[in-house]
Amino acid sequence: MPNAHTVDQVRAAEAPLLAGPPPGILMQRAVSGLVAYVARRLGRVHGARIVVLAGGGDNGGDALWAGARLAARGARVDALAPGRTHPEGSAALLAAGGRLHGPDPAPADEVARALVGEADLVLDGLLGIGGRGGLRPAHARLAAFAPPRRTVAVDVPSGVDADTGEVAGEAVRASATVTFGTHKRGLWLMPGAAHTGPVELVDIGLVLPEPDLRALDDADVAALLPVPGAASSKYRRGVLGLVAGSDAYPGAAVLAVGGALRGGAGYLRVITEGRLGAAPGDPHSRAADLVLRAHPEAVVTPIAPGDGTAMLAAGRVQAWAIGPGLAPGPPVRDLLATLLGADEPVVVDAGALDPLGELLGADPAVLRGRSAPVLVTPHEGEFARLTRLALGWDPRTTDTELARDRLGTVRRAAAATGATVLLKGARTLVVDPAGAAWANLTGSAWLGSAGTGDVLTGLIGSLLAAGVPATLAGAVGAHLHGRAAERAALPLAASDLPDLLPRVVTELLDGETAPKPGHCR
Ligand SMILES: NC(=O)C1=CN([C@@H]2O[C@H](COP(=O)(O)OP(=O)(O)OC[C@H]3O[C@@H](n4cnc5c(N)ncnc54)[C@H](O)[C@@H]3O)[C@@H](O)[C@H]2O)[C@@H](O)CC1
Ligand SMILES: [K+]
Repeated sequence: MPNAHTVDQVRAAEAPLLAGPPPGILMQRAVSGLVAYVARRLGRVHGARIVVLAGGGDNGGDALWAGARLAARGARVDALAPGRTHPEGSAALLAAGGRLHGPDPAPADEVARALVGEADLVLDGLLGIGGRGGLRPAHARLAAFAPPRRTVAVDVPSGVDADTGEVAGEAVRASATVTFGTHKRGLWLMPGAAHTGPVELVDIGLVLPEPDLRALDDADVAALLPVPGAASSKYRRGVLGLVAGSDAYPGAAVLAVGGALRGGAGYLRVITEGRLGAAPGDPHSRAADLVLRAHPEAVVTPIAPGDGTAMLAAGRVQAWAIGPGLAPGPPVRDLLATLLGADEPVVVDAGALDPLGELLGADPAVLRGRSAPVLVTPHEGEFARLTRLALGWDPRTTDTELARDRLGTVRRAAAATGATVLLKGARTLVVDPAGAAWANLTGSAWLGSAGTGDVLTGLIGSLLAAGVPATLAGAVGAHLHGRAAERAALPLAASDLPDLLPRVVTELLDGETAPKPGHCR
């Protein structure tokens, strides 16, 4: 399971190793990992051209030492320094035949541009976990020269806050990041996560505490997937009640059902909103018609808007999901209030998010009395509205807060509402009210299109109904959803995702660490 730690946790774990002999052992371990990565990536070190961007701290030391080892293997290495440099690192580089440009005089723009232009690889060692605030001008000037496709960030892309992922001003964009000891939180958090490229972890022997942020890998997800056993039946596998789709937005219900059918629940009750005054079982709900045409295995009950009694009369369920294809308003608020009054886990999305915000605004303790969790799945815009309605946050500053400290902001929202918050976006975050947090490392930017969230809601609801705990259901759902997107033909459409999920699940279950389908658990 990949883990991420705070800078303070990393510093504390380094301290005992820095205190003992031999001196510099941690840096030499880090450098060995970095050089191994560079050699693997270049294929041939001899004759390669490397530029090192060397800040004044140990991050610059790592990059200079790596430059020295690469120079000793026949690479041509030029270091560009915006200020003083790590003494031993720069001495090692010079001794190995590398060259140092700056700090006095500062390397001229033409020199820097020419060296970087010819470089096979640029090592960004301007700043690591010691960086504070936006890059100073001399550092920012060099960072701007780093070519994203040929730059490898050492530990952290310079200009990205290692703790929060904040990017204040200029920051290096890397094609890969080689990080030491553990993932730093900021590598997984937007906007910094967009600067890292794939992250390679080098073990330097740190003994680390409980992580502050976790992620699931394929093996973790395979182990968490609900898999039917010999004694399973459709009811025992879990029943999901999915409240989705209206005459105005029938398609969202089809997408959510598509996701729900792939999440592991054995039985799916779909409740769609029909026309005002429609009787239970009214065959003229557009959403019901569309769902049944696309997914005959769903059992669909059309209800009149806001008719909670008819919704519950659809039958017993182990979990609810509500919101896709519903227009926010008093009828949806009534349905949601009915669900919150019952004690099954609930996923709240799309058209049910504003109503939840209103219910929380009227009674901040509305979720506290429940023993079953509530999971909300907003994107950024919905998050700003939800926190305005529920907590009185100023929506004009929510974007800024998310960019400054995404994890901290979501943690505050989860703690204050009592809901588990899944904030969608590049690097979806799932945070429970006690602060336990998961970052999703799968997916692609192609997921940013209408309807993909509806598939996710159905999928997560189905995992919940099948017995996966809420926070993990969110994290597993986001992982599967992202993997499906990675396999999609481009450009991706939301309705492609349900058909891609079986391949993803089959691959995961075929993995060595995963139980086989049908295996009794
Ligand atoms: N502590 C250790 O033993 C190890 C540290 N390692 C490396 O050391 C790094 C941390 O080293 P440091 O603590 O020296 O910190 P950094 O090298 O990240 O940065 C410290 C230097 O940057 C300057 N600085 C801070 N903010 C700045 C800004 N916004 N603009 C420009 N300059 C700024 C500081 O004045 C200081 O000179 C890690 O990221 C990692 O790369 C690795 O070698 C592994 C072992
Ligand atoms: K760096």
